[in-house]
This record gives sequence, structure tokens and C-alpha cells, in this order.
Amino acid sequence: MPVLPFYHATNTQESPTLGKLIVLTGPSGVGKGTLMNEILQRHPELYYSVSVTTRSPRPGEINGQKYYFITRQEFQELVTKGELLEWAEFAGNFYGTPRAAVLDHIQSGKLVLLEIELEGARQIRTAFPSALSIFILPPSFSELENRIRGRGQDSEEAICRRLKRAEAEIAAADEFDLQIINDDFEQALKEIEKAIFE
Ligand SMILES: Nc1nc2c(ncn2[C@@H]2O[C@H](COP(=O)(O)OP(=O)(O)O)[C@@H](O)[C@H]2O)c(=O)[nH]1
Ligand SMILES: Nc1ncnc2c1ncn2[C@@H]1O[C@H](COP(=O)(O)OP(=O)(O)O)[C@@H](O)[C@H]1O
Repeated sequence: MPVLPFYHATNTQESPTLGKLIVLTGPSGVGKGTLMNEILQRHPELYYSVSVTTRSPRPGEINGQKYYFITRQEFQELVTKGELLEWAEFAGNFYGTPRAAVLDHIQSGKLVLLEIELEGARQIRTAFPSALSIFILPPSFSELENRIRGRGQDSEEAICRRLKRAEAEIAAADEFDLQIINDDFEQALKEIEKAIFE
């Protein structure tokens, strides 16, 4: 079982007062993870919230880097104990944001980044109205499909589930503070950086 950074939150208040919470969302395959990695490389002072998931690791995915890979039972226990700030089911697996680490980093004045799907992003918007929410759009649906397939890491079934879900996600883009099209990668990065640091 992975060792999770779940210590008791010193702050139970749900509204960030010192740091800033930033949510990046958008359909699977749009490039959220790639954009996030580059932002973290360029700005190591940012805190990236590592999620828990019941999905199996893809080849090369290291436990504790992008995700803590846990069982469904472990996930259920975290939900029951109120240890997740938000959680959702996506394409047959569960994903959630560990609460304590995020709240403590906000309290200490950090910029905290979440990269999560639509339902979780909605939960965060409700709980943290002052959070900055950014929706990443693909230049077209066919390009989104090319990217998911080109990544070459998911089964046909997983790809179909993601594409089906993508339509509903894209339809919700306007709910978020900012919509950024990830066509030219550098341009998209610049727009995200501007939103985060302005
Ligand atoms: N609600 C929620 N969604 C998450 C969390 N972590 C990751 N996700 C989202 O879950 C979806 C599936 O992620 P993943 O299985 O890594 O597939 P990928 O997005 O196709 O690379 C993506 O939209 C992620 O942004 C989380 O903690 N909470
Ligand atoms: N601007 C872009 N132009 C072309 N390909 C991109 C761009 N941004 C990301 N990609 C590629 O698209 C694929 C999906 O990106 P990924 O970051 O895994 O998406 P997500 O995390 O949103 O599921 C990856 O192969 C990535 O290299």
C-alpha cells in the first residue's frame, strides 16, 4: 500500500485565504498533463496536488508522481473519512484530491494546482468560489481523438469511454473562468502562465 501524505489538516476552513487554488480541467487527451508538467518544470515553486486513483498504472507511471495508485477499498475509506477535497468516477475508475495537503499548502501561501475532470472541477468551484478555473479545449474533436490515440497508452475501450465523455465535458467549458485552446503548445502555456501569475 502506498504511503500517502495524509496528515490532519491544521485548517478546516474551506476558503483559501493566503495562497491561491488553480484548477485545470478539460477532456482527456487535450494535453492537460503535458501542459501541467511543463508549467511545473518552469515554476518549481508551485505545488501540484497528487491525486489518488483506482486506475491501474500505465507503463512508466510511478506511484506518487502523478497519482497514488490505490484499491477501491482504500479509496472508499478515504471518502468515508472525509480525506478527499473532491472526488469523481471517470471512465470506470475513481479519482480524488487529498484534502489536507492542499489546504495546508494554501494556508502557507502557495499557489496550488489541481488537474482534474469536470465533476471534480465543479465541486471545487462550489467549495472554493475564489479558485481560478481554466478549461483547456482542443482545436477540434478529431484532433482530440488523434491525441488520445497517438498517446498509445489506453485500450480501445478506455479510448471510447474518454471520447464519449469528452463531448459532455467540452459542452461545459463556459462554466469556467477561462477557456484556453491547446493548439500551439507554447501559446497555450503562455496563456496559462499569464492567468496564474497575473
Ligand atoms: N475529479 C478528479 N479528477 C481527476 C483527479 N485526478 C485526475 N483526474 C482526471 O481524471 C481523468 C482521467 O485521468 P487519467 O486516467 O490519468 O487519463 P487521461 O486524462 O486520459 O490521461 C482526467 O480528466 C484527469 O484530469 C482527481 O483527483 N479528481
Ligand atoms: N499542443 C499540442 N499539440 C499536439 N499534441 C499535443 C499538444 N499538447 C499535448 N499534445 C499531445 O497530446 C497527447 C495527450 O496529452 P496529455 O497531456 O496526455 O492529455 P491529458 O492529460 O489532457 O489527457 C500527448 O501525446 C501529448 O504529447
